[in-house]
Amino acid sequence: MSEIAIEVKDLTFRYPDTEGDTLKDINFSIENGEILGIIGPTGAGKSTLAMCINGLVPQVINGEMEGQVTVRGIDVHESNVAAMSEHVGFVFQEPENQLSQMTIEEEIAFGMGNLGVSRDEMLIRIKDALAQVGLTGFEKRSPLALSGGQQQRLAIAAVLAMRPTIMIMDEPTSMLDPKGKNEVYDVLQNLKDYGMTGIIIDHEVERIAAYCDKVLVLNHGEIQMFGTPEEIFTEIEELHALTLHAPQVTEFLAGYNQKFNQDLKLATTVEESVSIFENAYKNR
Ligand SMILES: Nc1ncnc2c1ncn2[C@@H]1O[C@H](COP(=O)(O)OP(=O)(O)OP(=O)(O)O)[C@@H](O)[C@H]1O
Repeated sequence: MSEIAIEVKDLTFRYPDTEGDTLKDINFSIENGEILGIIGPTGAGKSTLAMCINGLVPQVINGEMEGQVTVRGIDVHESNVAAMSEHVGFVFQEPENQLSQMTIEEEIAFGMGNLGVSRDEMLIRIKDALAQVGLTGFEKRSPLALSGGQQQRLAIAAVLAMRPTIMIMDEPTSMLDPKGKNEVYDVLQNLKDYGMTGIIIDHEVERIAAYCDKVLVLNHGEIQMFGTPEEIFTEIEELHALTLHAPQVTEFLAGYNQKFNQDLKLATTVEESVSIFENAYKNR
């Protein structure tokens, strides 16, 4: 049986001096090796929820918290953020803000320095991390001489070198062009293939549908929906009521069914939709 990687129980959180709770009675869990996508309107509390999982909230960013967050059996709030960084890596929206060193290898070594990793071990981890994000051979380059997608991959490599078992990415592709977005999602797929557990916050529902095992929909600090991409993205009316939408291909199939009084299965990826059309029409 798979083990639980992250368990959130009865989590409620309020920032100081704000009216009402930012997160309200949040309960969910994900298993080792699963990738969870979190979607929701602006201000829903997605980043706050992500930061509760590595302890940044409420240990560094203060507020009143109730409930429990457990990461691989560790109660996050009985640990501290530095200790949690060995378990949970965090990648933010803007790659440039996460990079501070002169060369790519120094950038990757920087986080490991804080963990007391030996020099020999650092060299091994730098090599591995660069290979995992497809940046082998770039060791001596300046991080500033990389494209946005490459910078974000470097930020991911720097986190990977700390060997966390869980990776959280908060809108890692929102500043990137389509090529850069694909590069980051390819790295996510690679991490998934290595059995890593991940959480990604993103508005890119096509990619969330294609790469995630589970999807959590947050609205006004509450979980509105939680399930597989297929379970979530076929609930089109519910998504629209939350000002969200399904992948375009799913929206198309729903519109097609309605207009032509059909009941084709609502697929969430292009590949699956093509085979649904193929099967539906090959004998006509
Ligand atoms: N440090 C803070 N102090 C007070 N309120 C905050 C703080 N950080 C966020 N908030 C508020 O908490 C709510 C949730 O913010 P959060 O950034 O978690 O939402 P989000 O879903 O990630 O939004 P977005 O998609 O815009 O990034 C918002 O109303 C925001 O203004």
